[in-house]
Amino acid sequence: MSVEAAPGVVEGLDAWRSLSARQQPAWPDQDALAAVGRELAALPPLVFAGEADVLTGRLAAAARGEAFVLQGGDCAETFAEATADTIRNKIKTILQMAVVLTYGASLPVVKMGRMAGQYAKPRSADLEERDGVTLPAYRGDAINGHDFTPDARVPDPRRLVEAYHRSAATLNLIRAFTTGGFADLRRVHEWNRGFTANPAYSAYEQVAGEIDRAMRFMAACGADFDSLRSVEFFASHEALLLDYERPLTRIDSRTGTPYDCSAHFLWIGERTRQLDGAHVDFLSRVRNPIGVKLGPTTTADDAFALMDKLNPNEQPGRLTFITRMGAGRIREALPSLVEKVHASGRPVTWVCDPMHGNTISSASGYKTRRLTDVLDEVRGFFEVHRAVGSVPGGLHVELTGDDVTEVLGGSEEIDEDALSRRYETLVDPRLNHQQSLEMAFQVAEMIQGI
Ligand SMILES: O=C[C@H](O)[C@H](O)COP(=O)(O)O
Ligand SMILES: C=C(OP(=O)(O)O)C(=O)O
Repeated sequence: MSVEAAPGVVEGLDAWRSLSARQQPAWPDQDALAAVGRELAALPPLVFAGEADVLTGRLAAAARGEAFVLQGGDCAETFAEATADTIRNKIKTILQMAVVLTYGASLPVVKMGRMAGQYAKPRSADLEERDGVTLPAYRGDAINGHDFTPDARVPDPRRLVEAYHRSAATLNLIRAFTTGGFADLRRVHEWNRGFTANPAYSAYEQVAGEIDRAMRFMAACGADFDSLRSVEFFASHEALLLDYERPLTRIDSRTGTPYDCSAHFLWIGERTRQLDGAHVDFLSRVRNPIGVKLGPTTTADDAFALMDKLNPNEQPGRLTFITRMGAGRIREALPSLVEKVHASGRPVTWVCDPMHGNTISSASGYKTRRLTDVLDEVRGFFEVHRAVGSVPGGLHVELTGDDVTEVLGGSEEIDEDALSRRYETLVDPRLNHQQSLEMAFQVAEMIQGI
C-alpha cells in the first residue's frame, strides 16, 4: 500500500475540487486546512484495500439474497464518547442483533458499524439560534464543538486530525473485540437469553428458544464453536468531508487504483448526492464499495444516473442503495424505483434505513422517532421487495449500546415524558440497546414471513 497522498497520481481524483460540494464547513483558514490535508496524507491508512474488496464481495452476496447486511451505530460519533465502554456496548448490540438476524434470515449477516469515522453531519440549517444569539450549527466533532459558544462553533481543521486518531483507536478496539474472543457465538447467545429473560421482552422468548435449540443441535453435531469466536466487522461512515476523505485516499499497491482508506464502506448522503456534485464525482473514482441514500423524491432516472456514474462497469457489490423513505411513504415511493432497477438487471444491493424518513418533534421539542414507525418502514421495505421479486438486502440503523431515551416506544414504553431522562445524542435520536434488540427480533420474524 503506498502511503503518499497520491496527488495527481490518478487522473481526476481532484476533479471534485472544481465542483459544487454541498454541506461543507466554512473553514476560516484555508492555509491551516491545507496543512492538515498534508498531515493526514502522511498518516497510515486506516483500512487495507483488500478488506474493502472482501466487503464488496459480501455486499454482492447480499444483493443476490445470500447474505443480509446490518449497518448500525451512532448518528454522530463524538470524541468524548470514543471510550472503551461505549465502543464495547455498540459492538455488543450489533453482535446480538446479528445473531438474531442470522437465525431469522438463515443467512450470514454482514456486520458494519457506523463507527470509526462518523464524525461529520449534514445539517438542515447553517445557523442555530438560541435566545436571540445566532451561531454556526454544530456539524459534528470533526468540524466544530457542540457547546453553544462562538469559539466552539468555529470550524477548526485540527479536528480532522483528531477525528483520524479517534477513528484509529476505535478501529483498533473493534478489531480486538471482534477477533479476540469477545464475539464468541455462545457468549453472544447468552446475552440474548438474558435479554429475553426480562418479562418486558418475553414476546421474543420463542425465537430465542429456537436459536437455543439450533445451538444445541450444532453442538450435538460436533460444530467447531472455536472457529466462531471471531467475526468480520467493517467500518463505514458518510463521506461528507472531502478534505478528510481525499488525503486518506491511497493508491493500492496491488492494483494501482485508488481506495478511500478512511473506512471500508463510504456512503453519500441524501443531501449531497447531486449528479454533477463533488461527492458523487469523488466517490466515483475510488474502488471501495459505496452507498447512496435515497429519499422519497428519488426517481428511477436519478437511480439510473447514479448507477451510470458510480458503477458503470456493473460490478456486483460496488453500489448499495440505502432507501430512507419514511413509513408513511415507502409503500408508494419505493415500488416504481425498485421495479425499474430490478427490471434492468443491473446490480444493486438494497438496504433499508428506517430512521431518517421518520424523524418528528415531540411536544416538548425533542427531535425523536417512534419505534412503531421505524418498524413499519422495515415492514414496508420487505413488502415492496417481495412484491417486485427483488432482494431486501439489509438494514441501516442509528443505534447505541447504551440505555438512552431518544426514540419513543418499545416494550419499556419510552413516552414523551421519559425522553428527557437520558437524551444524549447531539444530532439525531438513536435506538437504545433494548430497542435495537427488539428490532432485531421483529425483523427476524419479518424475514421469516411470520
Ligand atoms: O442525520 C441526518 C441529518 O444530519 C440530520 O437529520 C439533520 O438534522 P437537522 O435537521 O437537525 O439539521
Ligand atoms: C444524514 C444521514 O442520512 P441522510 O443522508 O439519509 O439524511 C445519516 O445517515 O447520518
